[in-house]
Amino acid sequence: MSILRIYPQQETTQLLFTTDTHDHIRARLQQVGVRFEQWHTDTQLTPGASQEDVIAAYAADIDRLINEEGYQTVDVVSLNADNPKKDELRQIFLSEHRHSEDEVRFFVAGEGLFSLHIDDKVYEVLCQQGDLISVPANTPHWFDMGPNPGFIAIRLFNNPAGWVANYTGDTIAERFNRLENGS
Ligand SMILES: CSCCC(=O)/C(O)=C/O
Ligand SMILES: [Fe+2]
Ligand code: NI
Repeated sequence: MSILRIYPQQETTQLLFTTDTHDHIRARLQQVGVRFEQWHTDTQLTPGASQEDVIAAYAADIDRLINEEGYQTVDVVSLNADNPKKDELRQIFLSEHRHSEDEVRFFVAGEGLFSLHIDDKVYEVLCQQGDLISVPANTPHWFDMGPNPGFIAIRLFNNPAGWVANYTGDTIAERFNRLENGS
């Protein structure tokens, strides 16, 4: 179940707002320029499906977003708990950073916790299978896949070089929630 929690940027003792209703999450995130949608497919993807098959299964929504926003490249990232580099990969996303382009991620399977530092608040968005989130360029944010990651995500980029993070150096992420998915 997707969840939105909003806190003051200082701490998590005061929960300003929370909802687990897609429509309410979408409406609240839209107020701060973040796109949140649910995508569907009639294709039955098999475990281990190729990147091409995964992208083809969601071609209609991918093409719609490319037409609307002009993204140049699409890829698929898949991470699971038996990845020997899972701790190293987790850390890459766990510090507050920005991208010079939108961060557009669709969860084909599994889940991930995005934390968006917008104005004087932090928006924690637990995205799950079927959720699309698009964070505007230069929005400070971090992402937690948890100690036992399990997700397949389609990523859309403007920059053909793909993923580039500009870390802010702020330790704010240490004050907020993590994705608790195991030991
Ligand atoms: C869900 S894809 C991995 C997360 C990512 O690409 C990113 O930039 C998180 O901030
Ligand atoms: Fe990011
Ligand atoms: Ni949900």
